[in-house]
Amino acid sequence: MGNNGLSSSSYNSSNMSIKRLFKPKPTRTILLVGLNNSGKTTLLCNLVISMLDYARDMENIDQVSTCPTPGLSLVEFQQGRIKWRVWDMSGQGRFRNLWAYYSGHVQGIVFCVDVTDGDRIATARDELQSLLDQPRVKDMKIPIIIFANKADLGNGDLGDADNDNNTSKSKSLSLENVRMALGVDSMNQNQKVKVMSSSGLTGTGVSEGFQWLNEAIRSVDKGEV
Ligand SMILES: Nc1nc2c(ncn2[C@@H]2O[C@H](COP(=O)(O)OP(=O)(O)OP(=O)(O)O)[C@@H](O)[C@H]2O)c(=O)[nH]1
Ligand SMILES: [Mg+2]
Repeated sequence: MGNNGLSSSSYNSSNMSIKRLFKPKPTRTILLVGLNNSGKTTLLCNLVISMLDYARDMENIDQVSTCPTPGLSLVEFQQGRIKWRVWDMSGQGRFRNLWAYYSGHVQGIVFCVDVTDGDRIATARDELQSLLDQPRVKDMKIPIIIFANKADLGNGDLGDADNDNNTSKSKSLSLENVRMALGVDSMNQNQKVKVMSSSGLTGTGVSEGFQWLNEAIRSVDKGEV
């Protein structure tokens, strides 16, 4: 017991909560990229909406409707103690050269692939590879989460097996197809890369993917990678 009447354990725990109160909130600056129409803006909007208190209680929230992102947009939001700053980039060909520039200013990358767009998976691989070849992305071991997105339309991991009206289902890529087509297994072993199924429309997998990215960034910051 100290002379102020506090036991050392209660003093320590209140001291720790005060420290925590004044600890700066970690900011995560992220690059959100992927070919046009892969669902980047949809997944980001739905992630932000899902965190709003009033939205959690609503059973039927209207579907997010997006239009192609003109160039880029910055979305900032708070999730627990983490402040996210997400650069939502256009995936249209004429804007993709912006990705390399912005990759020089972020701590993590979200790369979105449309599993129903097998025809452009080779283009997605080339764009991912040019991003990985950026010196800062390589040297700083910037972690990357790859969303195999629109999995609600897929025949694999999150697909709706009863939805026979879905013509894109038969052509869609499984998680393993996406891994192989993007050459994930031959990527730099020192860099944290994860491929996850997601549906930006329903929100499945998205929050988990951002949590993984947060942990991966923390490991890089601590020099554990
Ligand atoms: N079924 C399904 N449709 C999706 C999903 N995500 C996005 N979409 C649809 O795909 C279309 C394109 O979505 P966007 O989010 O605008 O795509 P984007 O990647 O931001 O496109 P750009 O801004 O042009 O690069 C929209 O019609 C969305 O409703 C998903 O997870 N499932
Ligand atoms: Mg967009």
